[in-house]
Amino acid sequence: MTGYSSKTDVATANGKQNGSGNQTGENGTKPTEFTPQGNHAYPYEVIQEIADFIVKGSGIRPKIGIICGSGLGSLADIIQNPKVFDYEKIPNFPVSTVEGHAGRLVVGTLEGANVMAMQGRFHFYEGYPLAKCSMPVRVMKLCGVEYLFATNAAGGINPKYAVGDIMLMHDHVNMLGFAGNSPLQGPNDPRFGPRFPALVNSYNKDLINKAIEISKTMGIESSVHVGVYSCLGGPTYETIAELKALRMMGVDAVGMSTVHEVITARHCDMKVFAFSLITNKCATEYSDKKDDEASHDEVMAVAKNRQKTCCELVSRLVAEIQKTA
Ligand SMILES: O=P(O)(O)O[C@@H]1C[C@H](O)[C@@H](CO)O1
Ligand code: HPA
Repeated sequence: MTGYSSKTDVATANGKQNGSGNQTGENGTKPTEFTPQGNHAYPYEVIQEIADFIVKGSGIRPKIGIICGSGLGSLADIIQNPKVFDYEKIPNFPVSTVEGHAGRLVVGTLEGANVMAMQGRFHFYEGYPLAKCSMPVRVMKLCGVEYLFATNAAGGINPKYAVGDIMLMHDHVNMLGFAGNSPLQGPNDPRFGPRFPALVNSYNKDLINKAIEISKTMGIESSVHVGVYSCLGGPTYETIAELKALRMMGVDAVGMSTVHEVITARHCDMKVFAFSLITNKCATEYSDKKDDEASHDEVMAVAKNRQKTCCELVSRLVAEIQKTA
């Protein structure tokens, strides 16, 4: 297995252990953890090993994979008959280091469908290469997942968006990609997908239309939009000049995740549905107002307030998929 070392995971520096103490291997130690060298993907065999661990451990082959955004961990709490895996106990899995990302994989059923949900995603700013951030999407694929639901907290740049609104993603601007960074960098393994995948039509139109119909039955259609998301590297929130530039590029909401997960999912031919919860309004004009400054506390508070609505949207969409299965 070239391109990897068994170095300690970067996240240990942030206080989460993956050295001695929290592990699962034969003698109580977590098996060797791979750290990509450069930005290369995990070998297929390592992904397969993780997927086997989850499928065997849960007794479930999930069809839908859910990634919970910041403060949206409750999307996994609604899963029935849950089997919960702490990331620290999954072989070769990174650990979550961000508040609002619990670091657990929950496998079970939702509206009769087999699902798995990540309560905690991995971000580039945590020090993980993009291939590592989106590695769990490949794990989902080898577990049997056909549909990826990716959710995030985002700042609203479109002036029509209000805090608490939901933006169904229909496209993205990949700023990390503009800078030459991709989760697919390095040798391509055709067992996952092609060297040069196309990304037009990445966001499944049927699922977007179903979600719009669902929002009408929920009576929330006036606060649901369809728009373009952009991922920046973080962890800083954006400057006014950056936000102005993003708006000029047609971006409606900005965050620090999701795009590399979507790229990885489309590469291996998963159907993708993604939405942003607008947790703060981004200022695009200079002012001295303190209110213009984004904060993670605000992000978490808004997500908490809107978690019930987000859960209902997700469950109803899962039910629609299950109906046509
Ligand atoms: O994981 P997501 O994209 O939902 O989290 C957003 C981006 C940063 O991680 C954090 C900033 O408040 O929220
Ligand atoms: N910018 C970037 N990421 C975010 C924001 C934001 O304003 N809000 C929540 N995540």
